[in-house]
Amino acid sequence: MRTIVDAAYTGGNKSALSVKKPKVVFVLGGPGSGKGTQCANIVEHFGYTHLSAGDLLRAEINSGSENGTMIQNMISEGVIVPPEVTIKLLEKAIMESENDKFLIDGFPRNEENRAMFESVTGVVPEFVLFFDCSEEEMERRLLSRNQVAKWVGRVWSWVRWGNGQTWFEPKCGRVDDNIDTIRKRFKVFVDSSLSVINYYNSKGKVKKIDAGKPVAQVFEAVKAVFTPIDDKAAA
Ligand SMILES: Nc1ncnc2c1ncn2[C@@H]1O[C@H](COP(=O)(O)OP(=O)(O)OP(=O)(O)O)[C@@H](O)[C@H]1O
Ligand SMILES: Nc1ccn([C@H]2C[C@H](O)[C@@H](COP(=O)(O)O)O2)c(=O)n1
Repeated sequence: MRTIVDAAYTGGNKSALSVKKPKVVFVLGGPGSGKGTQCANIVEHFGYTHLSAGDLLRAEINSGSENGTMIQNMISEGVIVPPEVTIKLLEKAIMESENDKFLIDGFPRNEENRAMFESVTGVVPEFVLFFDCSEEEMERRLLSRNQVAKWVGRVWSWVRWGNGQTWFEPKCGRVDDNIDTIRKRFKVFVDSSLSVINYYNSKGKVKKIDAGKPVAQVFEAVKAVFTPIDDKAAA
């Protein structure tokens, strides 16, 4: 028997999300602006489920799915995966969760993502949390993220550095946290993702956060957005 979850990921005509009607907050911002870090804090304090589009895509690669190689190549180049792939993964994750409120982190990345998500699922976000941060700061954070992951991981192999030389060193962390791909991701953010933020801004749905400050200070600003709509605080 086909369940409602099957319908979500086998692409039935009507998305199962139009029945579940989840509450969705889109979390957007440049690469390394701190979306994942702050989502973890929001989950802990406000009971949302965090769905990172990038993490779902990376899990799809690791699952050995037929789309895995295509996704891997696109992520390594810092470009955006076709929306039907990402939307299917998001639908499945939402349907498999018992929660009804979700932070969708790193999606929609462009107008095509946005328009297809709204038309396929019928879900419109409650609001969009936008982490605003300078490229200099984001670059610093991303380069240091890979350094930490690399030395902690200790899986050694040949790695190609930005200058073309290869070295034997621990290979882990994110394949796209290298300076070449980081710059491409910044360009994709400016060329494609900012228009999504502008779209929701024109609908009065954007809550902009100064994300260049230390983590705790950024979270104070985030709390000020979520506390007034918190179910527990309202009860
Ligand atoms: N406010 C902050 N100040 C300094 N470092 C931070 C701050 N927020 C996050 N970081 C660090 O910066 C790195 C990137 O943060 P995070 O993974 O949360 O960003 P992201 O926006 O989710 O990135 P991506 O878009 O690449 O997934 C991490 O190493 C994290 O620990
Ligand atoms: N909606 C999305 C989200 C992510 N991707 C791809 C392209 C990104 O560079 C990569 C990593 O995402 P992050 O973890 O930094 O949010 O995943 C996409 O194609 N579409």
